[in-house]
Amino acid sequence: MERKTRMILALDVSDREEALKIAEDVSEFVDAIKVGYPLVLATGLEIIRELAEFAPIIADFKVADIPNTNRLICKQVFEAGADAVIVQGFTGRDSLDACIEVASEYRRDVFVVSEMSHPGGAEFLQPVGEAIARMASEAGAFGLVAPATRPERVKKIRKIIGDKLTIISPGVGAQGGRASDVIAAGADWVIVGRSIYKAELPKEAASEIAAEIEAELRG
Ligand SMILES: O=C1C[C@H](C(=O)O)N([C@@H]2O[C@H](COP(=O)(O)O)[C@@H](O)[C@H]2O)C(=O)N1
Repeated sequence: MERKTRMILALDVSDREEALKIAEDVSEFVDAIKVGYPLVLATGLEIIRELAEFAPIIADFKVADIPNTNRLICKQVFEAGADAVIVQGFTGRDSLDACIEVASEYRRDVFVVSEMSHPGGAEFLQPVGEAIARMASEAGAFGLVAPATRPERVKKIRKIIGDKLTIISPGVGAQGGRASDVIAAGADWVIVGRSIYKAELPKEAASEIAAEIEAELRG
């Protein structure tokens, strides 16, 4: 994933035409598009290949099963054309290793959720977030998902993993996080969904957030 705008669009719409239109409109402002269950369950896996015309695709399926099932899921994800997959880390090292093994066969990437951005993310995941980050680093993951709603946590996790892993951070806008804050805290990319795809003018909304990130990076 090339670091240009440092923004990833979370395209959580459930209509194929709407998804393709938004992706086309905002493609100049995003470095990747994150596609999850809302869109795939509504339209089918082929939407991944259609959207790949506009940007690299991160398949957000929060893969969280036993090693063999994780292997089977990741194979389907990469066969569908995704450039990366998001997996949960709480299922442990063997389950994560299975995802990374398949990803390396396809020369694709794995992002591991260290902790989540919503209020419930502080209940069970945050207490083990740092351990998951360490495990992901040791296992050879490409990156981590860490909460833009808690930039202080991103800073702490960045300290643990150094520059070895990429950090992508959801929770900007609709969940209360600020793109500039979490980039300043050490995130490489921000993930933005509703603030873009629910905007009256998604392209303008994406442009504004990209400008905020650029200003932060310029310092
Ligand atoms: O901790 C996490 C993990 C997960 C992820 O990115 O893996 N996400 C996803 O990021 C996007 C935020 O959307 P919006 O809130 O901008 O509309 C949605 O697709 C969420 O499913 C989080 O929001 N927090």
